[in-house]
Amino acid sequence: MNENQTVGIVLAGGQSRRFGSPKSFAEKDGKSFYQWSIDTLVPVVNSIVLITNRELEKKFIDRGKVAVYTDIEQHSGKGPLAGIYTAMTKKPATWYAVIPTDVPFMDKKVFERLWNDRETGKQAIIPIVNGRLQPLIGYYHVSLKPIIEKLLEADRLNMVALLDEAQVTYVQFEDETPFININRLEDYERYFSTD
Ligand SMILES: Nc1nc2c(ncn2[C@@H]2O[C@H](COP(=O)(O)OP(=O)(O)OP(=O)(O)O)[C@@H](O)[C@H]2O)c(=O)[nH]1
Repeated sequence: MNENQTVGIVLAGGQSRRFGSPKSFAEKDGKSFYQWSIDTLVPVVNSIVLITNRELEKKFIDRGKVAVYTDIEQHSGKGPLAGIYTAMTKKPATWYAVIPTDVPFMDKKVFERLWNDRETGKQAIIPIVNGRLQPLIGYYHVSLKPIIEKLLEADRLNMVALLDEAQVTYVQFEDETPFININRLEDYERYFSTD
């Protein structure tokens, strides 16, 4: 067990139903969204894992030093909680910095601020952006692993269910830009249209 290590978790196992094709591979400035997420985490973590599904696994070719895993069989397809649980199982650490692959404007400064604002005894550090909770971005402590396991087994898959059971530091942000979330093709066209 690496006691003081922070592992970055890139959540990349979604279905992208609203986007219509795997959005991890959409591009901003010629670089894929998942690579933007990796690059955001590099300065703030000790190592990075990318957690995906079996259909997409082979497509993550530019892995660099990033280890790629698929959601553990028992909980595959159960959403972000399954991804976080898988990372905690595959890569022991103290803290996990979580990022999805659909926030191409995310800035490492968000993670730096979250980390600087952490409070003793808390198990998660999560942003609230103009009143909106952003639970897919933030830090989760390894002590949450048994709670996540319990939620997965009960099929309680909402991230808020986890935060309800955790000791959380919430950090307020006003600038929404880093948190812009690309869910639909229309979102992509709005920010990246060339005409
Ligand atoms: N490892 C893993 N990641 C997931 C899973 N579901 C969603 N994610 C990731 O979590 C982030 C947010 O996903 P969403 O946009 O809520 O879901 P999605 O399935 O990608 O998209 P929709 O099908 O349109 O809801 C993305 O980076 C997804 O790749 C999952 O079951 N396992």
